[in-house]
Amino acid sequence: MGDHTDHIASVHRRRRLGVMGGTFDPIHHGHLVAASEVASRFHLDEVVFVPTGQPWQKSHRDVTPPEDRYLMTVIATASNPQFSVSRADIDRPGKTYTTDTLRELRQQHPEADLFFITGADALGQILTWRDAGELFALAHFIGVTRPGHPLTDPGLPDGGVSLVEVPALAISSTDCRDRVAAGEPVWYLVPDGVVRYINKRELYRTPPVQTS
Ligand SMILES: Nc1ncnc2c1ncn2[C@@H]1O[C@H](COP(=O)(O)OP(=O)(O)OP(=O)(O)O)[C@@H](O)[C@H]1O
Ligand SMILES: O=C(O)c1ccc[n+]([C@@H]2O[C@H](COP(=O)([O-])O)[C@@H](O)[C@H]2O)c1
Repeated sequence: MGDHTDHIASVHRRRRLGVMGGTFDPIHHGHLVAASEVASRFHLDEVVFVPTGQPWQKSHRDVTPPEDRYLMTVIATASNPQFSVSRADIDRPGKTYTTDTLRELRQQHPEADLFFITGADALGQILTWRDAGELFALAHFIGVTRPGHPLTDPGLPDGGVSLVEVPALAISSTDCRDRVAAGEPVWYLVPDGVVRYINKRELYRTPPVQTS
């Protein structure tokens, strides 16, 4: 009887799919810890990492080609059976908008509820995203703590966002890029395979070019 009811429950339970969007230039352990912690706390079946195609709010600097950021994300997540990587944003032409990302993922996974994971800094900017009012019908948002950034609800619809404390890692992609440009190590800030990929492709060797 127990087996039967368990079976019915598992048939009817909707899948819980985490979505970790980011430019991942490069992906680092702050991203991975945030995704892992949220997966555990929210009983997610899977977390899909979605590297941005054209992150329009980062257009003040040269972003590394999408294919390099995608491959680093694959390398970083490959050993975790709960993690996967989507090409949705890098294969969609034009600027990357999360409403498009979430609509595409909902089409691909009609059986799943989506949980979009953002750090405190990104959450603080969310009302500047395109069609921000539509985001909260597409996914539940989970804001995670990040050293140096206060985690607050920026006035989102009731029940639209959960705030979660995750282990604090004061790592940023900007700092990783600056360290490589200065000849300093990024071992243990990013996964070993990502260090090797950065070296192989000679990424981040020159100081970043800022455009206005
Ligand atoms: N150390 C961290 N702890 C928690 N969340 C993080 C951390 N680093 C990044 N995030 C979150 O991961 C998502 C993707 O971040 P992103 O790829 O822009 O990395 P970043 O380190 O902020 O990059 P950059 O320094 O280039 O702006 C965002 O929601 C961001 O807030
Ligand atoms: O939809 C938007 O307008 C929008 C604006 C800025 C950022 N985002 C998304 O927020 C996530 C984190 O972005 P970033 O720029 O901090 O790497 C990533 O999935 C982006 O596509 C989305």
